[in-house]
Amino acid sequence: MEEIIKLSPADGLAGTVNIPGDKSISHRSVMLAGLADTPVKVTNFLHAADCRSTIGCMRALGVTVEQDAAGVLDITGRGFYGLSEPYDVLDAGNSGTTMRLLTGLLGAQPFFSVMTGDASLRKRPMARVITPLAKMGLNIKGREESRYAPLAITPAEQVHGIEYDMPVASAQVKSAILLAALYANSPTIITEPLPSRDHTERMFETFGIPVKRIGSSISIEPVKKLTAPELINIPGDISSAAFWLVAASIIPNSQLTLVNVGINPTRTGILDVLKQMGADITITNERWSGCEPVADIVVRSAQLKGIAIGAEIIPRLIDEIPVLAVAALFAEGRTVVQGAEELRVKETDRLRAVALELGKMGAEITETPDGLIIEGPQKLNAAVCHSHDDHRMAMALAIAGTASQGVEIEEPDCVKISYPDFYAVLAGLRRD
Ligand SMILES: O=C(O)C1=C[C@@H](OP(=O)(O)O)[C@@H](O)[C@H](O)C1
Ligand SMILES: C=C(OP(=O)(O)O)C(=O)O
Repeated sequence: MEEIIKLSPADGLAGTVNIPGDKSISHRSVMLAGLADTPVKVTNFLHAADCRSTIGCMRALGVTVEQDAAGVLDITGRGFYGLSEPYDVLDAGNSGTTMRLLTGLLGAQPFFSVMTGDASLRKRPMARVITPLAKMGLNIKGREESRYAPLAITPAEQVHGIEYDMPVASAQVKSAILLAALYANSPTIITEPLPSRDHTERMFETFGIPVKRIGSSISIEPVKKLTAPELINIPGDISSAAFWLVAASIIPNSQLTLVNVGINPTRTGILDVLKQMGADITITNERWSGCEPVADIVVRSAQLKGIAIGAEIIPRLIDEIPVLAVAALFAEGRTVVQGAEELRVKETDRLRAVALELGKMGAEITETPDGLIIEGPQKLNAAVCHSHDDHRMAMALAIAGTASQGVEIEEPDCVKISYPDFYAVLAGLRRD
């Protein structure tokens, strides 16, 4: 792909978008199917770099993953106790989800493994998973006093269940603990400060593992085997749909139909916030895809207004803040984002990157320690911006430029991490 991509302003967006498979659920489908002893087919799997990292790691652990011409996966697991010691270092690439979830799974296995990732992932905090997993008896060591990957994992003498109050609302930490807890000798109870995405819990239910939820706590008992479904159909990723929700809202003369969007309530903060900002969003055709709710969404242009986005909703829209910042630039009045300090430890520091890169287009954005303050509406000018090699930054910048005077994005191909066809889809939706 190009070193730089140029996007020009659009007169409106129109059409239908089939939303690609959910990244979080795609990862979990391969991990759990890998522990099953009957084959599982996965449809609408997200064929993007992050999920390929998970496939690569699971293959290295002995799981067979085949893909047909239509992209359907056929996964033949090794059974609950059947994973084998990898011959080489496992590579999680750019994917925090792959590394953190697999840390929990690998720590409970009777073999040695080492996991690394790209330069961005090797800077992301890993103590948040190592600390609770160590309390469970797992042996995981990392670089700089176990703060960062590469991680070296040796077998645990015993895996104990724990009661753990999570200091950060993180589905990755929760899921790492839940995966290890399956192999423990006693139950595990996790309490979350705020509800984070619950795809692991739902996927556990799909594989016959009971999960109890009481208030903000989740408890599970250890198991001896999984009961796999024959088929998992992955819902579309609302975090990918978010770019079209914002784009159609802020570009006048737009109407888009987004087909097959996951509307799990732990992920729909973007819908709540955009509706509160005055977006014209209609949810239709609500249905179930296994244990996950899905719908089609129609979005039309609307004049947005600024709002306050507080800490309690952040986990429900954690990956959508870069594109929400773009929406705020087109909204009338002040938007304040608070309690979003987690954005500083994503693929890049997303609070800094949003202020810096949209700033190159003339946006005035105040970066605070835990959020952003944006007065709108603002006029943006054409500029050359950098993606910071972060897929969500590249896509947010693309929408900002398409909605204003155009943009050139350096290092644009990072969209392959979660939405490989993003630029092609955008080109096909333009009215001009
Ligand atoms: O569990 C998951 O699939 C994810 C959880 C979130 O991260 P945290 O758990 O770090 O909040 C999110 O930002 C990430 O894109 C995917
Ligand atoms: C933060 C993200 O993913 P991960 O943590 O899996 O790298 C993301 O997709 O925005």
